[in-house]
Amino acid sequence: MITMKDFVPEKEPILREQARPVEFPINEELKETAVAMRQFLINSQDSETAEKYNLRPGVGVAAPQIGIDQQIFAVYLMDYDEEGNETEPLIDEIFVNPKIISHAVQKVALKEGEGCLSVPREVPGIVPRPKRVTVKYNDLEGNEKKIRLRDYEAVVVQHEIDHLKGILFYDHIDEKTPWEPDEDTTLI
Ligand SMILES: O=C(O)C[C@@H](Cc1ccccc1)[C@H](O)SCc1ccccc1
Ligand code: NI
Repeated sequence: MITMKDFVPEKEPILREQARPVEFPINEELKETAVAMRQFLINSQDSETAEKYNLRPGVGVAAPQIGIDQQIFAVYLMDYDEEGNETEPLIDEIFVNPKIISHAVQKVALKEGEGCLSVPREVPGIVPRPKRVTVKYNDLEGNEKKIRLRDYEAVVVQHEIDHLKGILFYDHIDEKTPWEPDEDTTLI
């Protein structure tokens, strides 16, 4: 199972490189790793398992974060009801060779800023990102998929796509005015 020791250090070069496209048919080992990445996210969101294995909670994980130079990431984002009980996943997907094919001009940013499983510290500031994105990708079987996302779901997927391009969330923070949204950015 994947635990925090599988995450490469923040300064590891792979986190600053463009990941390589996945070739189809995907080899079995990479497929198993992708499934293990998804399981890591599920484990990290289960308080007992997370505590037992000292996992930091995550809703997304990209292959370069665990030292694998391939364009693949998993997102497991659960929806909750008013009582805070899990209902069903908003996104439960493994994205292979993802590409943003269109995006809105308007931007959103999480008002509390972002974190990252590869960055074991707080980095203050908002991370403006397009409010809506359309992403084309393959699933593990090689099927072409297209998904339209907005707001928080768009933020998560863009954060992961950044990892495949060697970009970390704090690259987007304006160090002069870290908490000041531009006129085209809405805080969410
Ligand atoms: O490091 C990663 O790629 C996983 C990040 C993705 C992420 C960061 C900021 C905003 C949205 C997604 C982790 O999920 S950050 C920790 C976290 C955990 C639960 C909910 C939200 C963020
Ligand atoms: Ni991250």
